[in-house]
Amino acid sequence: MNTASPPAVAAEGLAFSYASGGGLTRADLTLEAGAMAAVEGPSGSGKSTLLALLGLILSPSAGSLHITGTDTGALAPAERDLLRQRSIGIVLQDLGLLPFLSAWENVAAAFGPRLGRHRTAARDLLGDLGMAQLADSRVTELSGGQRQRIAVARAAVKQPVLILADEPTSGLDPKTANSVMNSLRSCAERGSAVLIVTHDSTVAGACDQRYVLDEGVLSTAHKETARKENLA
Ligand SMILES: Nc1ncnc2c1ncn2[C@@H]1O[C@H](COP(=O)(O)OP(=O)(O)OP(=O)(O)O)[C@@H](O)[C@H]1O
Repeated sequence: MNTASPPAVAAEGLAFSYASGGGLTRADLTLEAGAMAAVEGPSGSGKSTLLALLGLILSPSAGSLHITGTDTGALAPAERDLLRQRSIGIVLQDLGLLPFLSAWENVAAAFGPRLGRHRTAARDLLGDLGMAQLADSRVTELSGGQRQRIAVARAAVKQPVLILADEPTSGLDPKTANSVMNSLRSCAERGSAVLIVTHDSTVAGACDQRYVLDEGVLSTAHKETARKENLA
């Protein structure tokens, strides 16, 4: 009997075509719980499309996507929405934090409008991620790096199966970028699979798995290439 748990994410031959013809040609990807993976690739190679497919925002035109063993292609739209809400946390490039709320309220907002009910979960997570002192600050009082880490906490607070982060360190200095990566690593250690889209080879080098997207085709970055890049 096979008692191994299914991977957090298993995509096979995942593809999507926009009416214009662009999109994603093929992605094969397996992420176990607790793994951190990076996807690098030039502009227009399909990174946002891949994130939208893995985030159950777009439905693939071909291929399959399983989230902890659930075949997402077999779900009704309402079931997909529920799976997305329960299982996926997204850190968007523009963060989408609510400026009139405090840091903990932004994190609690991941659960819905009744922020007070999730005060403890939000404050505990900020503590676990080393941000207890920021919990009551308004978002407008925080630095770019601090806001980025609050956005990571908001994506992680429901302990999702998968966290998708779109360029989470862009525009940050190396030290601040490192603190954002540490927050994402903590989320992985709490059991989420984390997938990061990045243009930064240092960020990609800090991940356990490294993929490259080129003209819509996802492939594993060879260790030797990655090593040379990190030495350059
Ligand atoms: N909404 C859309 N309608 C039509 N074509 C699109 C749409 N979004 C993306 N594309 C096309 O699909 C391809 C992949 O785009 P995508 O945005 O996924 O790439 P990307 O790697 O995220 O790019 P960038 O790094 O510039 O954000 C491109 O050829 C793009 O022009």
